[in-house]
Amino acid sequence: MTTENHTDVSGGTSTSPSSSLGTSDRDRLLIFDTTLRDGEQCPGASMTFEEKLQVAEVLDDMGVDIIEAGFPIASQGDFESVREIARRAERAVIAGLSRAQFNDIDRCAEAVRAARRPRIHTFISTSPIHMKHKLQMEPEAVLQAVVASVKRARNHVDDVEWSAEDGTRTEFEFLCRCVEAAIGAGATTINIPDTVGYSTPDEYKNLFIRVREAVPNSDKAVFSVHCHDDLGMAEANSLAGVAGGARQIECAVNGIGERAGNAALEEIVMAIKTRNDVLPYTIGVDTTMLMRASKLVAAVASFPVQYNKAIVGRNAFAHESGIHQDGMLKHTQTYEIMTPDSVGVKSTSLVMGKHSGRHAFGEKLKELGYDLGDNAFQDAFKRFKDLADRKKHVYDEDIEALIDEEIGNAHERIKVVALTVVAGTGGPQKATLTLDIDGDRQTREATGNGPVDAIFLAVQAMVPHPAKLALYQVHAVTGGTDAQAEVTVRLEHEGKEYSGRGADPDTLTASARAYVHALGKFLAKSDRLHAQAS
Ligand SMILES: CC(=O)SCCNC(=O)CCNC(=O)[C@H](O)C(C)(C)COP(=O)(O)OP(=O)(O)OC[C@H]1O[C@@H](n2cnc3c(N)ncnc32)[C@H](O)[C@@H]1OP(=O)(O)O
Ligand SMILES: CC(C)C(=O)C(=O)O
Ligand SMILES: [Mg+2]
Repeated sequence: MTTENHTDVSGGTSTSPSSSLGTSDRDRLLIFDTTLRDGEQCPGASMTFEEKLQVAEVLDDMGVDIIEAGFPIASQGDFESVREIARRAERAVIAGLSRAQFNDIDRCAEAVRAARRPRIHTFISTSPIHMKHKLQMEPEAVLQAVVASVKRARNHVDDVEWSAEDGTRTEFEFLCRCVEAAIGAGATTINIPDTVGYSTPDEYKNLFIRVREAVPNSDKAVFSVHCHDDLGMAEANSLAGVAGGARQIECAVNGIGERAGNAALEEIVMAIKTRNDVLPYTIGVDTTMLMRASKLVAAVASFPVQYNKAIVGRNAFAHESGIHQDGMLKHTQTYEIMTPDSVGVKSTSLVMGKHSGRHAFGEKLKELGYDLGDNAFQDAFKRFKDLADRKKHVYDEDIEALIDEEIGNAHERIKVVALTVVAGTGGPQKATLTLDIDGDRQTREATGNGPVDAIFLAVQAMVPHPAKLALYQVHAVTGGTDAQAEVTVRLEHEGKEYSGRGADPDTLTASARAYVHALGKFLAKSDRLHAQAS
């Protein structure tokens, strides 16, 4: 069986990425995705057979070089999903994981056999702590297992990856002996994982440089990084390993994986794309599919993406602070180093909130179709800020409600100035209301059958009128307990209806505004009729 060779296995000798600017085959990095294997190992992220096929299809379309589809010995389900992914994959190498045991390796071979480009990935721990306590094997026995397992795998396929589990905590001499033995036995890829996320970038980079220099046959294999994020350095360590000569990066979509996770595929890929000046490598991944892959993995693994996650987090292309929004409106590169469409996000979003300024607010009004004069704009902006101080999320609908009310109020004869309500189970409910009626301020107190009744009676006391309440309706403009309430009041008199609206996070204030809004319309109509009659 032969396997296409997609990279020069020499992996380059440069220890400084910027010293080999320009791209060549040597600089081609292989992206090895382990979402379906290491990713699935994180608690709660198990995926069904169908879900795994969906994820694999997206990864294959996206141009990932190697898909580690699972651990076939783990279960019948894992075996079947690896086998089906192997059958369906059009471009990617399909790898399965196996311990250094013949039955694992044979099962893995059976699962990946149908792939156009199959790979067996076999591993064993090489660190003193793992060998002594976990494997309970002497180092020499581990070394023999390395040779035997790689040879067994090579009997099945030409493409064999060997990993030194807990490689970064392995004694250097022993690591080199294992690597040399694995390559001698036929391994074509050598992975030195930072299994417990313990390494630092300089240390990891130097490890690759030193191993590649010390191992005589190191030029016969591609070296690979596999980093965990226990100290939050998985991506930095991966790129450092590449600077040390590794040419395959193992990573997972959304960074899922054991404990704190693996290096995030989207972060690695976008770092290389965005900082190609200092990371001069080529990759085959279509970055515009990153968001799609992220959403799919988050959904099927039931593993939500944190809001501030790089590249695919909800806030990665969102700006709320006024100074940033102003900068973004003037030139997007002031605060964005990548375009949203380069990762498959539709557009940047300017989120309206208490940190927003006039530039962004004006832009939002334009987008919503409003064209306010200067004074009205300043009033609206002030009310928006007041609202944003009281409300966590200010949605477009909130702004629309606020402006519509502002426009409505410009023609109002009666305005709500202040309202205090005493409500609760004790009763009677009492409202103290101050209204501005044609420029004259009046205050009344009223008790009623409930706080809304008390408010309406207080209005009635200040502005006696014959209209009857025909409708009182409340709805939340948006979700959450701090949502704005939008109240509609309809008054009826002699077959004619007068409706008013009020919006406020306080339902009772919104109710008072809605009532006087409707009443104002009724009074305006009555005045007009009166004037016509006399
Ligand atoms: C760093 C990593 O991500 S490694 C991959 C981790 N992933 C997983 O473990 C997920 C899938 N695992 C499984 O389904 C199961 O653990 C299986 C099927 C692999 C093994 O199950 P069991 O036979 O019941 O063994 P169990 O999981 O309890 O213990 C692991 C055994 O494998 C041995 N082992 C661990 N790694 C290796 C290895 N690379 N090569 C050989 N043996 C190994 C352990 O020493 C232990 O052996 P023991 O039973 O003689 O003490
Ligand atoms: C199996 C190996 C590659 C692994 O996942 C690790 O060491 O973290
Ligand atoms: Mg791992």
